[in-house]
Amino acid sequence: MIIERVRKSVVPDNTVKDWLTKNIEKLQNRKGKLIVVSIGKAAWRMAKAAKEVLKDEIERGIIITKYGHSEGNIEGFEIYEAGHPIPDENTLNATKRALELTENLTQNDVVLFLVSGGGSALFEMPVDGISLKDIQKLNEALLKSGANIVEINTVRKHLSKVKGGRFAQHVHPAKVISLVLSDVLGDRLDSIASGPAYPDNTTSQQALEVLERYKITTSESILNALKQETPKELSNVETYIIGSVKVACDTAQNVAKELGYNTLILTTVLDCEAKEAGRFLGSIAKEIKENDRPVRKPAAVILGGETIVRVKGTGKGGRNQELALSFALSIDGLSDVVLCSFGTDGTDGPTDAAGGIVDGQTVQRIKQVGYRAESFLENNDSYNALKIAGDLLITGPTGTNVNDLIVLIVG
Ligand SMILES: Nc1ncnc2c1ncn2[C@@H]1O[C@H](COP(=O)(O)OP(=O)(O)O)[C@@H](O)[C@H]1O
Ligand SMILES: O=C(O)[C@@H](CO)OP(=O)(O)O
Ligand SMILES: [Mg+2]
Repeated sequence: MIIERVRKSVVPDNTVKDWLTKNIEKLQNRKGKLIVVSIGKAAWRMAKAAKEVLKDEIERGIIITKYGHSEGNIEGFEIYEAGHPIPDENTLNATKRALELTENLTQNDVVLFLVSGGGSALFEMPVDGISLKDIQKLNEALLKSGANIVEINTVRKHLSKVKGGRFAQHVHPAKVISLVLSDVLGDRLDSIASGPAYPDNTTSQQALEVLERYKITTSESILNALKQETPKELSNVETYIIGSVKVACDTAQNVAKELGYNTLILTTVLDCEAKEAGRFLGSIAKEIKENDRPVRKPAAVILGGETIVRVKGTGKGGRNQELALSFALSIDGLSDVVLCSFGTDGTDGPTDAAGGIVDGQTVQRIKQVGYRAESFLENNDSYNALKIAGDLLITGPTGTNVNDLIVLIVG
């Protein structure tokens, strides 16, 4: 129930339509062309919603989204699917096309830029001297390093012709109006999809420090490219956040209240290790069960955020699945305790699961078929552990992307 209502509250269909309907004159008052560029996991839904409101006002549009995330033609739009979380050839082709559609514009023209998470991998054009292979290798290393998304995008921004405000420079003197579905904690606009149309709050020096911190070796060409600074201010951009994990948590809380639970939103910026978060939430579940605090039973504790996993094992999984398995281990045997942890974009890690739903019998179900749940966790193999327990949550692409949501229920 919670998942369905949360999805509705942050899907682009509603959020984009609401904003455009309320601000339609901002777009209609322009004298020139209106071009729509939509990037990220939610790009198709955001563009569809914009088309439904703006209709023929739109001169032309382009969508660049993740494989399997587009849902058919949209009149006047070119649709491209490309690699995520690692950019690929299709990323470059689609980005080249987006740059063609938005070059030689005048100050009368407007680019409606629809941004959702996943945009960093999907909208990419490496700076001169850097190959796609260089970028792919660096992304692999960054994603496995345990660096958080702000650190990862600090590096990405300094190696790209479109990130860190450089797309806005390309579009200049036309205006860029960005509608953003935030999937970065604290809604840092220069990090969401690496902020193609937002002044970069990070520096080359910080990018070099990220590589040092996570001991990521790179080539001479990358180190030279990193030294080129990104724009720190832009005169032609307006940026609006139209959805975030805060909205998702508020919605989850409202649904839980309607269902008669005492609720508590613990945080919307959870960012510690997934394994530790799971274990900590195990202690919260026990405290509620035994002592009715920090909230009385029947309790629904809600968290939003994006934990991190330092992948060392050879297993398969994602942040949410790892958190859920770690939680299951810590509450093994407890009755009336359930935790659901999922990526709101519907994909958790390189798997087809959105996350997991576990309870006090999860570990038992794994033991019954002769396995030790702990060994799956040690091998970053949470997907297979939850699959055995029948506790994987599969939603398919949700059409939105506002970080991860965790709901803990203690009956
Ligand atoms: N086997 C694994 N177990 C746990 N987490 C993993 C595993 N493999 C990758 N991850 C984590 O999944 C993250 C990417 O998840 P994904 O859902 O694709 O990202 P996002 O939702 O942020 O786009 C990586 O940063 C990595 O930390
Ligand atoms: O594209 C990106 O830079 C990030 C953050 O917006 O999204 P994701 O973690 O889903 O790749
Ligand atoms: Mg994901």
